[in-house]
Amino acid sequence: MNITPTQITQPRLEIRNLIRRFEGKAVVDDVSLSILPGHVTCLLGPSGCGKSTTLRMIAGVDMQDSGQIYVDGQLICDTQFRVPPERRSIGLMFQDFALFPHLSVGDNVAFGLSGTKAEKRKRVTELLERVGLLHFIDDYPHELSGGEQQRVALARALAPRPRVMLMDEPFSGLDNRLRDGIRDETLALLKEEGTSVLLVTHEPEEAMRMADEIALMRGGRIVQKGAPYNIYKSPADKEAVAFFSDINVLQGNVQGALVDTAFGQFLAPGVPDGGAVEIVFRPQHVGIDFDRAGRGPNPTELQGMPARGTVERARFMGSESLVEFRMDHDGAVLKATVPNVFLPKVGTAMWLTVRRDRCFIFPRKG
Ligand SMILES: Nc1ncnc2c1ncn2[C@@H]1O[C@H](COP(=O)(O)OP(=O)(O)OP(=O)(O)O)[C@@H](O)[C@H]1O
Repeated sequence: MNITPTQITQPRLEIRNLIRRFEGKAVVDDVSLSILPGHVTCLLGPSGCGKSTTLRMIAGVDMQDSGQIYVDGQLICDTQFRVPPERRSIGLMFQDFALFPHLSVGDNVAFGLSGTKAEKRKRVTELLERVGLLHFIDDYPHELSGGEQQRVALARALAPRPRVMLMDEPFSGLDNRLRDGIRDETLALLKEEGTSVLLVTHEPEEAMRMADEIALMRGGRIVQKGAPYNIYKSPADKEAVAFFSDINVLQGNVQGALVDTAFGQFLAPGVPDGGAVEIVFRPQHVGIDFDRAGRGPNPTELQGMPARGTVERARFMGSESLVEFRMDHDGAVLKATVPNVFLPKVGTAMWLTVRRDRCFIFPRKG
């Protein structure tokens, strides 16, 4: 078969300007997204931001107030026209994946399949083999572990070859050790099948691990979209930084495109004089040094000026330690993460520096 450039670049799933209101309030507010064949997009956001509602509209179990949904360029739903859920070629996988308890593993996987008995058997065998569970084909779900049941649910969802797979926190019921392996396996299988995936999660690590693209959602809106690396390295605002890690914030005012802080001056190009800004950085970009008779390390171009604080709390976190400092200059608390075990005594005076190339400067909101 010849594949035209349009087929390669045409999104498999596209949603345009979806709006859903409950009691007059838009909980999904003008959301647009498109996903290419074989790609995974993660809808990432805090609880209640509208992720599941978006998924429910695409699945066809809820109806938008406005906006359109397309699969492979074909309209499947707008406010006048609606393809029923079972004819959308969309597979679903939720945390509560609910296999049918009275059906064998094989019959669970065959459930949504059409065709002859032999054709169904072939597809069920192929998928169960692929997820390493063919030997369970005649067993019942309760005889399987949670992770095994999850893999059966994946095989069942993929059996009818859906063009799009919607996954809502599908791994959150699994314990940590199982989760990573099943996540990677699932991803590999979805890519092999060329299925486009929209995965809902509120866990940034999960999104980073699985997504080709992350859509960061807040208050019903998508606030930023991009490859995981780009979202992490160039976050749109303070909240986007905070979604991926603890943050530190310095407050300041701009004069002549410069902000004065205890760590020296920062450039804030494009912000008018008097504009209030926040300088945001992650604890892993804070350097620490010992106090030498009231003096700290020499300033450098990369680290700027050092500022002094005293240790307020130090906790061992596994591969790193988190130390909190009460700063001398304004009494605020700043956090630093340090590799390995570093647990200085409370009250120890130390000097902090900040990696300037890892700071984000945003106009203060509100
Ligand atoms: N049927 C409904 N009637 C009224 N309000 C609803 C309904 N469904 C969802 N909501 C509200 O819409 C908002 C978004 O809910 P949604 O379940 O989409 O959020 P979410 O981002 O998936 O959250 P979570 O991560 O906790 O599942 C919430 O404030 C929720 O209370």
